Amino acid sequence: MSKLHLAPLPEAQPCSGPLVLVILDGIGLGSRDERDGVFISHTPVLDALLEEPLTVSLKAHGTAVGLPSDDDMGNSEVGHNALGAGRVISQGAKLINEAIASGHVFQGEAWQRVIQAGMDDNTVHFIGLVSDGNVHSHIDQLHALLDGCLRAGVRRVRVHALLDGRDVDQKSALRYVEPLEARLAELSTDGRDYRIASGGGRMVTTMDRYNANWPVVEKGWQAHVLGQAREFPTASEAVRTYYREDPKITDQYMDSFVVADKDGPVGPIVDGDAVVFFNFRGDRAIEISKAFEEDDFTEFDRVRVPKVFYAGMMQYDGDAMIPKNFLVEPPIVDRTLGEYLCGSGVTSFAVSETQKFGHVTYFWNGNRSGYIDKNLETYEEILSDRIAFDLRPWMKAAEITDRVLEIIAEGKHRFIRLNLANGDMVGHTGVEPAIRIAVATVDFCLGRILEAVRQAGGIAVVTSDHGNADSMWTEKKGQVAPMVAHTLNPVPLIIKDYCGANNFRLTGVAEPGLANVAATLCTLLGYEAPEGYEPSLIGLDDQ
Ligand SMILES: O=C(O)[C@H](O)COP(=O)(O)O
Ligand SMILES: [Mn+2]
Ligand SMILES: [Mn+2]
Repeated sequence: MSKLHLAPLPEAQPCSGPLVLVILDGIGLGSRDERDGVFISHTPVLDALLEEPLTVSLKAHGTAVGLPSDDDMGNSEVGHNALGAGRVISQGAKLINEAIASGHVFQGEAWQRVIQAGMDDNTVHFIGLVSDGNVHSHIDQLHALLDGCLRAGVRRVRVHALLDGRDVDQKSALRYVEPLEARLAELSTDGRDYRIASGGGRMVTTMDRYNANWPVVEKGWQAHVLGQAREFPTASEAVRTYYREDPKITDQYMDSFVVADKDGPVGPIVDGDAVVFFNFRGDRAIEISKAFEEDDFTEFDRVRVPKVFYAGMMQYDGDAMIPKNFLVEPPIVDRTLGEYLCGSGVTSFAVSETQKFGHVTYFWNGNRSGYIDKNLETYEEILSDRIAFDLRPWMKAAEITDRVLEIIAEGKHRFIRLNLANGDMVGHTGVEPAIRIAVATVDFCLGRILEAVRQAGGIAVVTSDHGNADSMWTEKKGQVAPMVAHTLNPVPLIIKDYCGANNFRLTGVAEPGLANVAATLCTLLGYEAPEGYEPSLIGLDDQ
């Protein structure tokens, strides 16, 4: 039960229908040309909505969502955090940079225990995503931790390198792996032995999320812990070989590998070692952390469970305490809209498919798992397909929509939120014909939802958490390069009022961003926004 509550807006008239927030994941406002998958797709509903008077474009990247700089694209964690918490909160990426710069990261107990393992002649392992995507991790942070090992006198280090190709260019692994190998070789003097031990593409190795596909984590466990996967003399050789064998392969889907020498795999994880999972973002870090930490683990047969000191770069779930040890305190995302709505007795319903289920629950609630108030809230997950999404670009949008229509018709929930994953998940594949279907699917479903909101006399708010489908490729030196990552583009915020009990007008907030949405939802529900929230984008005109 939440103790926070909202003050009613004295002048607001009640509305009989629900407030429905539709988050079109990965649908940004792009360049409106042939590169822009949102612009070129068939989107009659969205096109008409964008002409509505209560329409604003929102900043959804960089400093507007608590990232270090405006060169950082938005992502689902920071986007949904900002939407659900109504404020700009300094995010993991930024906090870790600060903790490294101040040296704080090396002063905590967790780091001391990590290097202790290294001093005791055991191995310090680092597992994580090797790229500068800055969504789940940043390679510079890994390099800083390696320097920390050097300074502390750690003799044996192994890196388990997950390949990105999703938040960065599709085939950019060598850009990170080769300098990493070079640095590790440089550090391997004076009796030190620092090497890459295993790895694999992030979508098939280790980084599953929301229990969508545990065999992905099992594959990672086999490579990192057991030293079982295809063997190569070096990680860069593994990447080069996979590129050669399948010219269509991209980094995120590259099979797992281990680095082996004449004595076999160079870095299985064994009793007494320390393991740092150096990603800062939680969704794709939780499952592997459980595999290391849980005694009664049943998701797959771990075969051998080494007794290690395990630490995350951050704590990924503060309620479930996953993992128990971590290098940097996560951001505090408190006083979320969900807590205020529960404290004010507002009933709510949240739904998405597996791939985005935690986005509208865990991220929305400030990286907190579970209900705030089970009596007032209902969360529903529609199971995602377990298949490459360019082969099913419609994903579960229709099923989510069907459920939302039922919930609207039932009339029991005042606030309904949903996330349609297609623009993002299919956007990450970079396959243009599939993106067109994904975006058109979302648009079609949006039309059905709007009609239901109209019939119920409610209010629809349509927005997104960041761009993705709005940039499908770029041109570099006359060459077309697929763009699978998120974008720096703004996202729409459209209010479609089918209730009509109040006259809303835009307040003209300068440089609005995702963090303004929560206060806007408060206005639409007839409440004052909580103190400290970024201001509402709308006000009430005298009737
Ligand atoms: O985890 C992923 O799939 C990408 O790195 C980021 O996508 P998301 O922020 O939309 O989840
Ligand atoms: Mn997203
Ligand atoms: Mn994404």
